Amino acid sequence: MSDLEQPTPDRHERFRGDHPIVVKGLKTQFGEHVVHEDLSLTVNRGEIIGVVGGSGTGKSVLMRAIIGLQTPTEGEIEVFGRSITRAEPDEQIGVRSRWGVLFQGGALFSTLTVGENVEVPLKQFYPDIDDELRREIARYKVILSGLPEDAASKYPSELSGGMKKRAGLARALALDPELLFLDEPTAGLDPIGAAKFDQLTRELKETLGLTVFLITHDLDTLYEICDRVAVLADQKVIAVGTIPELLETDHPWIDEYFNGPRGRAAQASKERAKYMDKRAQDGA
Ligand SMILES: Nc1ncnc2c1ncn2[C@@H]1O[C@H](COP(=O)(O)OP(=O)(O)OP(=O)(O)O)[C@@H](O)[C@H]1O
Repeated sequence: MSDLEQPTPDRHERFRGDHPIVVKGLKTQFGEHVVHEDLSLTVNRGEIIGVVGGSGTGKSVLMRAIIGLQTPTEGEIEVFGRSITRAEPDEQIGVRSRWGVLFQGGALFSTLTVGENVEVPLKQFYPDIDDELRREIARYKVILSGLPEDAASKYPSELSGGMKKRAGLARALALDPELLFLDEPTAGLDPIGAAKFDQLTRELKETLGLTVFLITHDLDTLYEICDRVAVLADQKVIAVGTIPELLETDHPWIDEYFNGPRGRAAQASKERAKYMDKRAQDGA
């Protein structure tokens, strides 16, 4: 077989199926503490799915299970149509290069500059790229994440909270992922910074054709950018759908969450923004 006829390695394929993430009958536990029991969730390609639930309901653990960092006790997880739970180490590497993760707090290496942080996954998955090209790709990802170009040479300690999140995002985008995991990306940001980060997430999703798994407590984020929302409670995903669909369920947690004072404020703000957009379009 000539070089040209070699099959394309996994990491270069793009997923064409409808559901890049499928979780079925998941059980996770730490000792006696069962976090998830018979949890199922299907994520649609190209959507931003918001994952909500009270503190400690297992949102981050679910994300860690999907990306292979937490071994389930029972159940099956498929990403891009392949089992994560039963994948051989070689297969896992191929799949891992196709997602990017922004962990809570950014998880940047403090002794590396922002640019060097972005270079880490590039070095890991593409060790043969020469230094100059790798630096160039990292610089591009820094700009793509809305940071000024000179941020690439700064250390995380020199950045504001919002800039750190963007630096973490730049690293998550390093490998041109198809799937982006964001764990509470707007936590700790002021409302303007949070709104800008939301807008950036939406723009990146549209321009790069991403599917986004977004854990959040931020009701504005849910209203502004999520296509669907999955609600974790009672060790399961108790409901998944658009916000209007969720409002039709009669689960007390969902009702309190979306119809409580903060939920109503977020909804009112969304409606106000829509009204102002319409006025602007009508030339009022
Ligand atoms: N490595 C671990 N060892 C033991 N228990 C853990 C571990 N990681 C998570 N847990 C427990 O699992 C439960 C779910 O944790 P998780 O971090 O997923 O919650 P969460 O829904 O993301 O919460 P929050 O909204 O507060 O971030 C918690 O009770 C937590 O203490």
